[in-house]
Amino acid sequence: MTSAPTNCLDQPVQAPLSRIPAGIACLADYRLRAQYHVEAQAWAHMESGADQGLTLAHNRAAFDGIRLRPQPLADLSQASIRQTLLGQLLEWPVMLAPVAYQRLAHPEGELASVRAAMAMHTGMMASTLSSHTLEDIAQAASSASQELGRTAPLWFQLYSQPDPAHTLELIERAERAGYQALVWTIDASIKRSSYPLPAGVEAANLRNMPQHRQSGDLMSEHILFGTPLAAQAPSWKDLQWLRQQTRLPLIVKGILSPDAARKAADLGADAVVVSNHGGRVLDGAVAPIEVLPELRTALGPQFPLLLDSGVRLGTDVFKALALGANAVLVGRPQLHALAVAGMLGVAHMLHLLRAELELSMAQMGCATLEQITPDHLHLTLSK
Ligand SMILES: Cc1cc2nc3c(=O)[nH]c(=O)nc-3n(C[C@H](O)[C@H](O)[C@H](O)COP(=O)(O)O)c2cc1C
Repeated sequence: MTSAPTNCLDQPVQAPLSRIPAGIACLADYRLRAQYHVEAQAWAHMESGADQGLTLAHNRAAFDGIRLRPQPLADLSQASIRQTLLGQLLEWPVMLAPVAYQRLAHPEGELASVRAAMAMHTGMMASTLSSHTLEDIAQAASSASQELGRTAPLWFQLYSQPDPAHTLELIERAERAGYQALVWTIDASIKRSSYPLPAGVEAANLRNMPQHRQSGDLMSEHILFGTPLAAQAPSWKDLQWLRQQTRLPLIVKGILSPDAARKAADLGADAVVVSNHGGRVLDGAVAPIEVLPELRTALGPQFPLLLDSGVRLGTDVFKALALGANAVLVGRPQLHALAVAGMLGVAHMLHLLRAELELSMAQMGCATLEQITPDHLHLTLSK
């Protein structure tokens, strides 16, 4: 007899709800609730940071160290948080970050997330490592858009494959399926291997595409250096190559230094995501929010800059915009909400975040995104 899967509290995993539960008032509430709905190992995989979790914690501390200076009595009668980014309409400055294997959180996985994203006018980046195919995700987005009369940008997050022909195949599939931009993630091609996926969860886009894995063999000649994983890891040459392969806007995700940001722009990137991958790859890495001002200065006022890692509150979104981001992404919160209540949960999570953002803008006296400036902040970031 196989025993029922247990959650991180050593209780049987609870089935997802088909309604929004009472008592959820913010994203942190979804996280608390989600623990009951996710199998223990999957939960550890989602929540973990690299090594000691220093960067994971620092991502939050860096946001919390910034204080706001409210500005009373602004005229909010024409207030709006819309913008055009890379020629695409963003109804509000938040997108769903690419998050792999969403079936770990809910049987409908990415299909539920993308429906929620369309319902809430929120852009979404579908991961190369999604547990539904990129075609099925695009189809779910398009049906939801037609049904609801609402739409939002749908972008494809690309991981370079060991064989460039397979990378090209992914790009062509994404273009055919109607994705409107490519997000090339550069910070996670070399990281500790993740945990073995449970039955029924796979990288649906990569069927028949071989992957390099780091060897755990103590006696092998090479650990990382000297292995195919290191030899074939993406480099700046791949950015030049990618630029020639697609006409879609090309966004580089996982940049934390002004030099790298400038280089990406020089080689043809249309936008950059300032990110440390939610603290999952290099422990000790800086928090994106603390380096954002340097990157904005390096790239100039017009270059599209997005940010993620640690965004949990409307005021975090505000702080990121004040320091130079055009928009932000949320990663783990979509898994939390998905685990609790599937599509409804993700839609509700986005609604809560948007409400918090609008409230904070009202308090801060900003009726438009352009009015949000560093003058609204009191910086006390710890050194
Ligand atoms: C479980 C998990 C899976 C992820 N998978 C991907 C991925 O496939 N591709 C990618 O570019 N980033 C991936 N990320 C990183 C997110 O896109 C994003 O950078 C990060 O989650 C932001 O931090 P946050 O979780 O604090 O919001 C993943 C993050 C998590 C937590």
